[in-house]
Amino acid sequence: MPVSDSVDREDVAGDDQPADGLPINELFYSLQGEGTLAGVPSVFVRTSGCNLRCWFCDSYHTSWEPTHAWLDVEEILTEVEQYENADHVVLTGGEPLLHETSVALLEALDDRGYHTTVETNGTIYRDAPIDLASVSPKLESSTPTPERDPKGDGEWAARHERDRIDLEALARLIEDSDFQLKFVVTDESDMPEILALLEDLREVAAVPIRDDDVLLMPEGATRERLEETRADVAQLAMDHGFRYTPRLHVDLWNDAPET
Ligand SMILES: C[S@@+](CC[C@H](N)C(=O)[O-])C[C@H]1O[C@@H](n2cnc3c(N)ncnc32)[C@H](O)[C@@H]1O
Ligand SMILES: Nc1nc2[nH]cc(C(=O)O)c2c(=O)[nH]1
Ligand code: SF4
Ligand SMILES: [Mg+2]
Repeated sequence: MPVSDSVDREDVAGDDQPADGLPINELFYSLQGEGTLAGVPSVFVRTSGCNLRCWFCDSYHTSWEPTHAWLDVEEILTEVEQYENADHVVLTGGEPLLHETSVALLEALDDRGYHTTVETNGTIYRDAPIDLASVSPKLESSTPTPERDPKGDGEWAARHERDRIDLEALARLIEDSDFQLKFVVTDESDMPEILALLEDLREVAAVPIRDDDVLLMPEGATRERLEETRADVAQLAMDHGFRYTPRLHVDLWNDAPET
């Protein structure tokens, strides 16, 4: 659906937010590109707006410069149902759990028998029917320092750094649903933080976290960049006994929108 052809440039926190609406950046049919369900045909519903600002964000128009059309839950369901072969829906963003209406959407999708995956940065917990919580906690290497800021001079760095990890929200998300913990990795300098976070989370969460629930995903929004990161990240997965996840959609379609 060409939502991105008709986007508004309102602020997602603006007053004109419809009660039953979600700011939708794009809605499309593709193959799940990441994680344990990679390769599964899925409808992607991408909300706009994020509470973080990763310097590498591959969805720039949901975070750094959010654009969207407002669709209510019924309109989203109508679009999703047009893809008759899809049994899976991926709710992503931006940060989809910023929006309370995401819960109503997930409930409606669950009622209709869809398998739902939520792609989330793990900083916000909501009580919703989620079949797979695909949680991607953000590491220090994601922080938009002045040198890495794609837009300004590091204005978001302190807020990003303050908010990127919430152990309680992470624990509740993984206790409530099947889950995967999907870390964006560039090189081995990311590993000590991943290991320390896992140790802390294993202490507070009431469910076990197996090593194969932990996924290392190479940083890269383009084929060119993935070429630089993926072999090292694959080796790190082997060294630590974690799972490697490809970015199948980038291999197939590079950085094209609606893929
Ligand atoms: C755009 S985010 C939206 C969901 C949520 N805000 C989050 O970060 O998990 C979707 C997925 O893309 C990942 N991602 C974003 N930019 C990336 C990049 N440059 N390389 C690899 N993964 C990236 C995120 O870590 C997350 O798993
Ligand atoms: N094909 C495809 N698979 C994906 N898995 C997670 C995605 C996301 O942006 O959350 C994504 C995406 O943008 N495209
Ligand atoms: S948390 Fe997700 S959507 Fe937000 S800036 Fe980071 S990668 Fe982008
Ligand atoms: Mg993506």
